Amino acid sequence: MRASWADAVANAESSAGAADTAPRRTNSYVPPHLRNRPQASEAPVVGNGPSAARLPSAYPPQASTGSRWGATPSRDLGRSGLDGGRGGGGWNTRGGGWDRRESEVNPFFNEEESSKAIFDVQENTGINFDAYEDIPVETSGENVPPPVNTFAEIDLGEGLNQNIKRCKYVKPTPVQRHAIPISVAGRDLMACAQTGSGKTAAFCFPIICGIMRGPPSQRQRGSRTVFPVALILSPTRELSIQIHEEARKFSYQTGVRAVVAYGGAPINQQVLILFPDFIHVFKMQNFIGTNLVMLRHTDQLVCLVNIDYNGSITPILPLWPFRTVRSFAKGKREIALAFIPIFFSQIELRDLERGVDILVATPGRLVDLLERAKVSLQNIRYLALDEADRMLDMGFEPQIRRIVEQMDMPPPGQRQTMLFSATFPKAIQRLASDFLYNYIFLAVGRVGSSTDLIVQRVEFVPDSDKRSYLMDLVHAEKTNETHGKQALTLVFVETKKGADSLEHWLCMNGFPATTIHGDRTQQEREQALRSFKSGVTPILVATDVAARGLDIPHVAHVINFDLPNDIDDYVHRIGRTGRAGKTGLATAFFNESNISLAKSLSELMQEAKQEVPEWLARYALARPYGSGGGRSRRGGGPRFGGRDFRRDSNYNRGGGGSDHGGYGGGGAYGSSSGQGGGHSGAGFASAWD
Ligand SMILES: Nc1ncnc2c1ncn2[C@@H]1O[C@H](COP(=O)(O)OP(=O)(O)OP(=O)(O)O)[C@@H](O)[C@H]1O
Repeated sequence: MRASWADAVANAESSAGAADTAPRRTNSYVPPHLRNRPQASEAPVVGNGPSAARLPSAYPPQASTGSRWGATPSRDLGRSGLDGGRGGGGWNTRGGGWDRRESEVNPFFNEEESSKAIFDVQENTGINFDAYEDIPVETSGENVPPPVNTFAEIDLGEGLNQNIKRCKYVKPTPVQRHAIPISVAGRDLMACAQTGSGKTAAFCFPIICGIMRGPPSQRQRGSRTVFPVALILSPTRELSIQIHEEARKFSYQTGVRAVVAYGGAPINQQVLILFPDFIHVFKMQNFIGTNLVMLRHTDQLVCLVNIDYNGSITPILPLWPFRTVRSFAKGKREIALAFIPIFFSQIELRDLERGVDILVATPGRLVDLLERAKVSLQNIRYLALDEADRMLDMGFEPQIRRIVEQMDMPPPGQRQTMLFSATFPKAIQRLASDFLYNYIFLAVGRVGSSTDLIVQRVEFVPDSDKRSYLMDLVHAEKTNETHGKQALTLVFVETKKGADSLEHWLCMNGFPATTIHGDRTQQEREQALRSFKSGVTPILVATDVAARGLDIPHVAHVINFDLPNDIDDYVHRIGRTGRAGKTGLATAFFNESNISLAKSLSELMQEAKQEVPEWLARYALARPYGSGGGRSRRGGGPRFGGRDFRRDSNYNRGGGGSDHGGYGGGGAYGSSSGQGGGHSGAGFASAWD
């Protein structure tokens, strides 16, 4: 018997019986601005209760008519169910409503479960706000909207406010206090704020709120192209996945739908990811030249299936009895899903075709989707670049320009653009200004380092001694426990080969370690991250692919086994610890090969009130700035993270300006406690003016 993906789920649903007691709803499209309307005929479902959490399936049965995006006119016209046609019925009672059968998976559920299991006690994810009291803030640009002290001061909408509570965010972090009102007011923004300070929410909240308030998404009937309203770009797959997970939490039951698209390995190497935490343990293996696929669960063969490229499957040899699968899959719906292999790219496309308001993507993958006309950017109202300086440096700039300037995205002024990073070199600011319209520059001090949240140590270690030094550190870390689990250590190395070799050596010496770098398959990368996060392998050896953005709780120690060439990369790497107001430790192994970094590293440490070893200070004096790029692209001088390049005299004279001499120099800081957003008239006034 040949079973389609949709059939298999539908069958499973019917066999699940009482598991889904929710009434069937009509399959009508509901535009975001109307998705919060309560349904007259149904009582609202409480979203964060345990029953609500277990109810949903993210892979609803698909109607045989195919895509909701216009394959069948009647579906596209499903909004007749909104106003007249169905007399108030047909609405998703939860305020969501992309698809009547799309019961939204509770994004808070797995996290709570797994975090309890791993760390026994649910940690308070809240930020230690004491650490942020006197944080310096600079804003510049015209008519800067004032900052807020609470989320309640901004009308973010009921659904989003609920989710903020579910996230246990009691009050906004400094970057959120300033950035959210600016973005909600519709202004373009370039924001520079320290690592781990909540930038993701700072750009997600205004986007979600804007979509909820805004006009309904435009769709073109008969086309499988999707038209997201917001695009969030980030440099790595892992970061895109993380941002998507955050966006899903923030938009839960708001009716705003976020989808992630990121590049992957060749099709026969790709992981079968159906749901986070249910299926990720499965591996697919193609027999070359056939459509036969083995499903594996932790190296045990589960079943053999035939799969065609439409996603239809024929189970050939179920090797595990149903009951066994059931016991690990924890629930009836998951069992069904466990037997539904779909190639990753197809999952992604199907997910897209079910509709998307917010598309989170890596640039390469997006270019691919644009070229294949799977996605159109013509309806984009919000563009956010996370790690924007990285996105605009030499590696990514051509792709970003292609996406933003050469496709069908509305130009600056007709869309809202938000750029965020912990570092913003002036050269990159200059490039970035091409994408912005009359923007506000916001710089929030680098709390993580300047308030000693991250203790920074630098050791002089010749290459030949690095391993034995590392051994000492990881030995010491073994006794450092959080809720009975060993604290996590992240070790940065320069090369992929070096990462593999160090991981192997650590394991051989009795230290469970894993590795993440660009030569690993996507499946291996994600598995490595999971294994690290869960504490199964409390040491992660990584290249710079893990340097930016990743928010991994309980990382107690970041070790720069090999220092990066650029001080900004160092800032991002050490920022994997000491996040959200928690403390952390960063140790760097320095030797002659890092001399070009001496000056900027010692300045950074001084600025963060860290103890600078005498030998490092001497190197710094001897080599003001090395030729090898150690010199920060931000320029010299002790000051926090960034400064608006428009404030340079060269900019106003129309000159190119210098990349150097940037963040040093004068100016008193505004203070977050002092309503530091300068309200100025014309020109680039700021809290410093
Ligand atoms: N208002 C808030 N209250 C409590 N916790 C918060 C708040 N905002 C964000 N957080 C938490 O702070 C942590 C860091 O946030 P996030 O990952 O957005 O930092 P970031 O500034 O983007 O860091 P990076 O520069 O490394 O990318 C996350 O775990 C997030 O859930």
